[in-house]
Amino acid sequence: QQDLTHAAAVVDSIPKTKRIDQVAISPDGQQVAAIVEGQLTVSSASGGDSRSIPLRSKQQAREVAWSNDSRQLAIIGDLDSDVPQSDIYLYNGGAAKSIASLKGYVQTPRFSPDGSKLALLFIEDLPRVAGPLQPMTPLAGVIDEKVYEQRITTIDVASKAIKQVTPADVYIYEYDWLPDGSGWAAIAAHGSGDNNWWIARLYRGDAATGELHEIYAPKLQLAMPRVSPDGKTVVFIESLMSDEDVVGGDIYIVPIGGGEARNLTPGIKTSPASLRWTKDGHILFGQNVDGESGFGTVNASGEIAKLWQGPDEVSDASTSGTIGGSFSADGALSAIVRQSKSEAPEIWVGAIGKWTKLTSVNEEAQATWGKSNSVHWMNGTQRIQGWLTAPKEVKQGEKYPLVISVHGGPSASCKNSWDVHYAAPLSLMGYYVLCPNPRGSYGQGEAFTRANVKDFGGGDYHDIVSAIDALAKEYPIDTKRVGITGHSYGGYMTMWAESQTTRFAAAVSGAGLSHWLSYYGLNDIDEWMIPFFGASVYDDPAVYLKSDPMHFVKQVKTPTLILVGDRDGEVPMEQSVEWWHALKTFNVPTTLVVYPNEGHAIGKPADRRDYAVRTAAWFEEWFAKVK
Ligand SMILES: CC(=O)N[C@@H](C)C(=O)N[C@@H](C)C(=O)O
Repeated sequence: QQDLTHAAAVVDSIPKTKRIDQVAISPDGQQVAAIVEGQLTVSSASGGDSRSIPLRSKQQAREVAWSNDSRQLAIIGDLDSDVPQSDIYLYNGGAAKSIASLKGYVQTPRFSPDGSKLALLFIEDLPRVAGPLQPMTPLAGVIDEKVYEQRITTIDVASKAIKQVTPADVYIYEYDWLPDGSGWAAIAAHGSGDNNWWIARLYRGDAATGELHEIYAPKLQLAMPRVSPDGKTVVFIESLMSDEDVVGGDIYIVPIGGGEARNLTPGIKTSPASLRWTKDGHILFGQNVDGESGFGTVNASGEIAKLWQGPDEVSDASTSGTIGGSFSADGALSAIVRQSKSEAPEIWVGAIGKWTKLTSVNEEAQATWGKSNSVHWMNGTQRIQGWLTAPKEVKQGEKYPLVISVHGGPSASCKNSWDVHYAAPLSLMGYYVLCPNPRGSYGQGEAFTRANVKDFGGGDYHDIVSAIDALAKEYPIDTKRVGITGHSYGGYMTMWAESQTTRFAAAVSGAGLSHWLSYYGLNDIDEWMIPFFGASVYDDPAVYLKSDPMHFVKQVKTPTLILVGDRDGEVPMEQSVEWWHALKTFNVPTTLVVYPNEGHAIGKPADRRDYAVRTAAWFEEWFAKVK
C-alpha cells in the first residue's frame, strides 16, 4: 500500500481554480460573454457592467455564439441527465429564452450571416458525450454497431423549426457559413465520427438541399475551415495531427468550387493553430512559437507578418488550449483566456498584445510552487524546447530530483499553462518538473511535427532523455533521482522509456499504450495510426513492432505506477493491464489503479485528485529508496 499522506496534503494545499469554459466577444466589440464553471455572464468589454444569465432548472451553459449584429447570443444549456440533452437559448438583453430542446449531443452554434437561422452540430440520440476522449459505452451482449452521425442542424429563429440538413450518413466535424448564407464549408467524413476524422475531407454544403460537394481531399488532417468574406475561397489548416481539436500546421487556401490547394506558409518555423479572415482580406492566425503563444497575419500571396509573441498560453478556451482568441468583427478587439504556470486563467480584453484584465474569478488561486521558464537543449544537432518548473525552494548546495512529464498526442505541445496536476504538486514535493516538446510536437513548424513518422520512440525519445544531462549542467538536478510520467502518448513514452533505459528511478504511466499490436484492434480510432506508421498493423506489423514497449518489456526494471479509466476507447484499459501483468511477471514493483466510469480524459474531480496524489506519492516513495 502506498503511503499517500504527504502527497495528499500537498495536492490539497493547491488552491482551487475555477474553470473558464469559453469567452466570446460580440462582433461590435461591446460585450463579452463568458462561461465559468457552467455559469454564463455577459459583461461590458470595457469592464464594469456584468450580468449573470441563469438558465432553466440550473442547467449548465456549455457554449455560446453571437449573431453578426451583436443583438443575439445563442447558448447551449445542458440538462443534468444520464444521456446528453440540451436546451438551446437565445439571449438579447432580458431573460434567456429556450427555443429548442434536443436529445443527443449538440455543439458549435453559429448564426447565419443575416441572423435568421442558428446552425448547430447535432448527433441525435447519442447516448454519451461525443468524442473519443469521453467514456465509451461498455461492451455487453450483441454489440450495437450503430453509427451516430453529427449533422449540421438549423433552427429557424422566427418559427423555431428544426431541420437536420446535412446527409444522414455523413459526420460533420467543423463548419463555417458562406457569407451569403447559402451553405457552409465543412470538414466531413462518412461513417464513424470518432474514427474517421483522420480521413475527413473539405466540402461545400448546401443549406437548402443538404447536399455536399467535395472541395478538397487532403493528404493529411484538416481543421479550422474559414470562408473568405467574398465567399470565393476557403482557408484551413492541414498537417499531421494526432487528435481532433489539437490543431497545428500549415495554412492552405483553396477555391470554394474546388481545385488546387495552396500552402500559404511553407517552411514556417511555427505551428499556426487558429484562423480568421480580416476585413482587408488577410488571414489572422494564432500560433505556437517555440512553446509560446503568438499572433500573425498572412495574405493570399503568402506574405507573413508577426503581430505579437508572449510566453503565456492565450486562447478562447473553447478547445483544449488552441492558441487564439475571440475577435470583434473588425479584428480591433479580442477577448482571450490568459494563463501561465504561475498565473491562474483569467479573461483579458483589448487589442492584440495590449489586453487588460477583465475578470478576477481566480483571484484566490495564487501559485505557491516554484517558478517556470522555457528551456532549450541540444539532442545532437536538434534544438529542443520545454517548460521547466523549479522546486518550491532551491537551497544553495543541494540537488533535487527531476520528473519529466511527457505530453500526449503526439501532435500537441506543452505550453505555459496553469498545471495543477503535474507541475504544481511535483514542484511542491521538492522536484524539478520538465515538460518537453520533442520532435512530433507543435511549435517549430511542420517538418519538426512530422519528424516522428515511422519513428515513435526513436528521435522523440532521445530528444526527451537528452534533457537530463543537459539540464543537470545548468540546474541542481540529482541525476540519480529522475522520474518519468505522462498520459496517453505520454503514458506510451513512459512505458517505452523504461523499456530502453534503467536510468529512471520511478515511472507513472497514465492511459499508456504498451503493445501496438494488440492496441490496434482494441481502440476505437485505428485510423489515427495510418498517417504515422504508413500502414495498418495487419499490413506492416514490423513498423509497429520497432516502437513496441512490450517487445522490450524484459528490460524494464523501473518501479511503475499505472493509472487508467475503465471506459477508455482511445487507449483502452487493456493496454495498462498488459503492462502491469508483464511487470509483475518480471518482479518489477508495480501498482495498477483503474478509475471506474472514466474515459481517456479522467473527468471526475475526485479521480483527478487521486491521480495527482498517487503520482506524487509514487515518486516520493521511489526517490527515497535511491542510494
Ligand atoms: C490519437 C491518440 O489516440 N492519441 C493518444 C495516444 C493521445 O495521446 N491523446 C491525447 C489527446 C492525450 O493527450 O490524451
